[in-house]
Amino acid sequence: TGSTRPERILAAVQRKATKGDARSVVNTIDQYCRYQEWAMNVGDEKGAILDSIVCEVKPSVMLELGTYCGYSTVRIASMLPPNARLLTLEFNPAYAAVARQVIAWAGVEDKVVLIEGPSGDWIPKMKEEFGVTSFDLVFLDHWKDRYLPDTKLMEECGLLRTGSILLADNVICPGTPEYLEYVRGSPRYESKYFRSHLEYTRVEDGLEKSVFLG
Ligand SMILES: O=C(NCc1cccc(CNc2ccc3[nH]ncc3c2)c1)c1cc(-c2ccc(F)cc2)cc(O)c1O
Ligand SMILES: [Mg+2]
Repeated sequence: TGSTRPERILAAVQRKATKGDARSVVNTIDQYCRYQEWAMNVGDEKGAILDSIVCEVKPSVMLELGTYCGYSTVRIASMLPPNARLLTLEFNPAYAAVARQVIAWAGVEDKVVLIEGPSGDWIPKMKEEFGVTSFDLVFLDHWKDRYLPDTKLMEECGLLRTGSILLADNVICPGTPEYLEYVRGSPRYESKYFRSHLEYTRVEDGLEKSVFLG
């Protein structure tokens, strides 16, 4: 029973990244996934766009759907002020187990709440379980066919306020056609596409930033 890809990523972080240094964790994962084995992190190119939007929005309460190994979790948390909170949702227990250790190695665990389970179950419980009023920024990076139903669910649960921002990964590759059609066609959203590339490749991909207008 060999190791899994997330476990090999964690091993690289624990071997090469400086404990407590979030940027070195991010750089180590990018190096490993560019030169050793590809993995579905948002990556350095799209990550720079993510950074600029987190910096612009300065969210107090943020939600990430799809933690995976915690690469974007660490990237985002390293940009947040001390009192801000990043809630991140991961369905796959093996991914969550690796992510917890990557988040701890980076020293950002105080800003992060990692929740295990499916988005459909947890989104309706966010207010009562985590005292969330609404999200300032949501990063969607989980199953691509869940982007649209979960966006509608967040609307219905009153988790989006005027000005809340949705930032969606992979809107070209693997693609999220129904979600794109919805946010681009709805009068309740102001949408903008940030062209980039699929992590660690020359394949086109991009992020869609959508402002909820209420
Ligand atoms: O599919 C993707 N990511 C999502 C994903 C995928 C698998 C498992 C999980 C399990 N985590 C999970 C599930 C359901 C959940 N509900 N709530 C939380 C939650 C969490 C999540 C993806 C694929 C590619 C890609 C692959 C191949 C290729 F050729 C090109 C591109 C690139 C990406 O950047 C991607 O993000
Ligand atoms: Mg992605």
